[in-house]
Amino acid sequence: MVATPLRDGAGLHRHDLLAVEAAQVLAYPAGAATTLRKVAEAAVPLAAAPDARVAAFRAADGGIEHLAILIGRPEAADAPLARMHSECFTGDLLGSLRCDCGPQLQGAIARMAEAGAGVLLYLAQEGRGIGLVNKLRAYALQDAGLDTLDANRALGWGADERNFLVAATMLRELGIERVRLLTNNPEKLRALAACGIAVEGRVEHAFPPNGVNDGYLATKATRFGHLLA
Ligand SMILES: Nc1nc2c(ncn2[C@@H]2O[C@H](COP(=O)(O)OP(=O)(O)OP(=O)(O)O)[C@@H](O)[C@H]2O)c(=O)[nH]1
Ligand SMILES: [Zn+2]
Repeated sequence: MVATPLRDGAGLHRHDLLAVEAAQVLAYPAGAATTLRKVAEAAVPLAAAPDARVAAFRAADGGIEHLAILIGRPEAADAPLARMHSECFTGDLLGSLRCDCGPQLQGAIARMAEAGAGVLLYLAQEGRGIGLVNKLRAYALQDAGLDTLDANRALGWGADERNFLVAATMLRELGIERVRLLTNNPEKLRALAACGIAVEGRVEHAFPPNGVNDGYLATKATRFGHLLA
């Protein structure tokens, strides 16, 4: 991104501030996504997938890092199982019952291990891209009666702020051009295909409601168009 020193303005010190065109700000997410490159890879044996490897990806500007969990050799498979999993501190790490992320994460790894190969992209897109702090604010609004979509909007965000060009670039860097995607979200299928990855099929990835996330899952089906039975 090209930034230029700000011209003199009321009370501003011209050498302290930079001015950036709005168009440059809007173009930044796509620009950063296409520069993602693998910067590290190591074996990380998992209980459910002893042959797993973790690869880390970083953009040219050194921004947010994303991870790929490689099970078996998905690079060598024809249209391997793939999952775009957006980071969820509460669900993935703490086992929160508010969402279905924990079962989806563990379930995807187990399924790939069973299939012999797969790639799970662990995307730094917490809270569907609004971040953990804003997700907690959205949870508070949901406790006051809004659903997950309206809570995002009440905070000034879109329903889903994720950019799946990140995932497409990572797959291409790994040499994976064709996948079978574990998801219930038709937008993920569309977005990945629009970024040039051949989506050869959808593998359903639904887990039963747990008594707390029932309303959240219902909203996914009714307002996000998720393919949940
Ligand atoms: N903003 C917001 N994000 C949430 C909420 N509940 C879960 N998330 C986030 O949603 C993301 C999980 O979405 P995904 O697992 O990719 O699921 P999905 O888009 O519903 O699609 P599939 O699981 O692939 O069917 C994680 O980043 C969670 O932190 C919520 O109420 N509000
Ligand atoms: Zn979650």
